[in-house]
Amino acid sequence: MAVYTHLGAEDLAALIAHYDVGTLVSAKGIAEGVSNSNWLIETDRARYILTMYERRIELDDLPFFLGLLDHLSAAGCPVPRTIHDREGRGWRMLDGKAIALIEFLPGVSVDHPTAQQAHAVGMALGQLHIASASYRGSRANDLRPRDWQALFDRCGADLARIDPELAGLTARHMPDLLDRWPQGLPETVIHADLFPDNVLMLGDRVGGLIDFYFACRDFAAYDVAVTHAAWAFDPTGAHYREEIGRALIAGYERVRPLSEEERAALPLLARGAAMRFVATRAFDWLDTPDDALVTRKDPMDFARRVQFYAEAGMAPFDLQGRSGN
Ligand SMILES: Nc1ncnc2c1ncn2[C@@H]1O[C@H](COP(=O)(O)OP(=O)(O)O)[C@@H](O)[C@H]1O
Ligand SMILES: N[C@@H](CCOP(=O)(O)O)C(=O)O
Repeated sequence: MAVYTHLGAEDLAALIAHYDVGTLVSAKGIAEGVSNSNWLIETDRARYILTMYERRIELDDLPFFLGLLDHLSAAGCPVPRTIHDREGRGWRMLDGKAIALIEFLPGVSVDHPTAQQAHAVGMALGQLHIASASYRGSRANDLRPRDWQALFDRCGADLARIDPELAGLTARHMPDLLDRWPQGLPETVIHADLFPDNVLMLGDRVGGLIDFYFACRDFAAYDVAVTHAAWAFDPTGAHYREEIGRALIAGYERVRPLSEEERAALPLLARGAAMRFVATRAFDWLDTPDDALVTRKDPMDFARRVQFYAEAGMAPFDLQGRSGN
């Protein structure tokens, strides 16, 4: 569920009146999502998404996130614009929480992507990386290898409560990831969480890229690795879907070819990308009460991906992956 706060019809109508978007016709809470409360707002002119920021987001980062949406949208990326209020503000406070009104984009998130869809997502990611290079906002990545290690340290012996294998997995891979993490690869502003549920598809086309609340400056190739880890497996991470992985990279390279240095770094970056989600999922797993309304995400789905990338080496990213599509 993802409506943590109740907003009555009068609250919503009063809020919408601060924007030049017409009169409120309907508002429905959106069940998808984990971090924020979202409503689908319909006025007599158009549809919008109203987001109330509930957790994880630092208020100081909001101008970076909302400005990025405007920058990417103006550059022609399929990214929703921020709707500014009558005073020109991108966000407002309501009951002590920040809210923003965002353009609604059509499309649905797919659970079982096809190769054509993965190719389109790769192209959209390449386009995003090129467009975001000229964004002037800056936000450092606060989920780099040392931050994953800090999360594991905070989980401590409780990791075993999630799965008896988990502590062994982190002990096997974290030293390598910390010591050998690449340096000096090309950087840009990256999405950093481009999972299938953050892409709205219109058939084989990308209708929208959403949920930029982990966006930050980091290696473009790391974002490719995150997206590969998120898309190219069955949900449990037990089976690699080679045709999806290849199509994704081929789509990306059609727009932004990877350098040899970036390609060579992909196996380690992908192992790290998978470990990043093990770390946040494990921490959230232990931090979320059993009776919470939020569905916990299983860290082991990404632990299997860590193992896959460690064993597969260059194979998922080899030269053949560049041909076709
Ligand atoms: N700009 C948008 N256009 C259309 N639907 C959207 C838009 N933004 C969010 N949504 C819908 O809201 C859901 C939750 O949004 P998301 O930003 O992923 O929330 P969370 O950060 O809580 O995961 C999405 O799965 C999608 O259905
Ligand atoms: N993609 C992450 C979860 C991020 O949460 P979101 O609600 O902000 O999309 C994962 O799968 O662990």
